[in-house]
Amino acid sequence: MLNILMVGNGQCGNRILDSINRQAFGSKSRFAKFYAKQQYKSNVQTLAINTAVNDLKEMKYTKAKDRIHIPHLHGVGANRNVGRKVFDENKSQIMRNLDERGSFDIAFVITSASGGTGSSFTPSLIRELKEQNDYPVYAVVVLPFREEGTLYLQNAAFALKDIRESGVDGIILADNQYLKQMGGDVETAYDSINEMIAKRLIFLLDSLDSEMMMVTDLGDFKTVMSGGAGIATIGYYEADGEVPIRTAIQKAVSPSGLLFNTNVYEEASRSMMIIKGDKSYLSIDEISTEVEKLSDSVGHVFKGIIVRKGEYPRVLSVLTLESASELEELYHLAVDAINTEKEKKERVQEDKEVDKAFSQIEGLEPHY
Ligand SMILES: Nc1nc2c(ncn2[C@@H]2O[C@H](COP(=O)(O)OP(=O)(O)OP(=O)(O)O)[C@@H](O)[C@H]2O)c(=O)[nH]1
Repeated sequence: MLNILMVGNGQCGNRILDSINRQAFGSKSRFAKFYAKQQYKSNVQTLAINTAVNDLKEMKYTKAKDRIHIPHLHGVGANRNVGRKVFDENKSQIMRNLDERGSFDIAFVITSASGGTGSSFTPSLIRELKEQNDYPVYAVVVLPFREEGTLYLQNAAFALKDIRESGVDGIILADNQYLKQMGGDVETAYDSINEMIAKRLIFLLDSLDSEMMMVTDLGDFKTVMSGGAGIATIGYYEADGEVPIRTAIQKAVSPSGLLFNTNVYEEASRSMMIIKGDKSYLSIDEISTEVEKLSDSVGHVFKGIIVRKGEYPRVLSVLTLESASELEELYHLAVDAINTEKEKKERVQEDKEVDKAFSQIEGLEPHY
């Protein structure tokens, strides 16, 4: 049995963690957490951390003992410098809470790249975890909608760099911009995106702790994640009827299944493919042909097969990337955003028009 730690930082991280707990408790009832037992085979500990108490209160499926409020007004307002300082001031409380939860085999830290709290807590927390423990720590990072503005764009660029330099064992990317095809209003889109991410992570955890027909395990996952440029994403496909396994595998690496925009055949560096379903769907010939196709361009593909009686095929792919053109695009936009913010600040400092207006009443008193 694996001991797994999942931390969700900031609003986005908290909500994805809550979605994981909702799906793991196996009930849509908001009281599920009080009477239902988690369906994890592994020992999974979840912990939500936030500066905004309202974000924590909003969580419906995560136990109160698994939510830590770090008091700081109502969040840090997308300011990563403030976020870093608040983390440092509260580091011992956070690390003590984590220590009390025992030892782990693997940890995931989930956050948006662009807010203030999650994106600044995450690199610092990962650095602490890596210094104090020897288990692998992976970051699950959500990139912003590109139209959300300059502050979010510049945060995303710096946060990703900080996380990469934190000692993290790998970064799994999900991109709001790419996933906004889910449609609907923002809240509905968030819920759908969170559910997609949660479903993939739960499938992954379940597989790492499964008795498979052909085995992939934590060791293989570590090897996949250590490949490429330290950046990965996850693809998934779940059939809702009888679908040939070759189609299911293709869909799990196609744009509709991925969390981040990449051409797997051009950019992926290593892969792990987990295939689940009733024995009758699991044609070894079809699986071998598809996996071979992928390994021809990707290099190494670990494959695991889990037989689940009566279930339609489901396939999960973990892909590490050696290049990511979408990320380069994001950094182009971020550089523009940083320059815009810098110029604006300089203009305000140079432009004394407003000061001149105020200075006209200097030395005067109001008369009534
Ligand atoms: N997928 C997804 N993205 C979200 C969600 N909530 C916020 N975001 C995205 O996260 C970014 C903002 O970061 P938050 O996580 O809200 O910020 P925070 O870490 O709480 O930091 P502060 O609010 O600045 O203290 C934006 O790019 C949002 O689009 C969510 O539930 N799901």
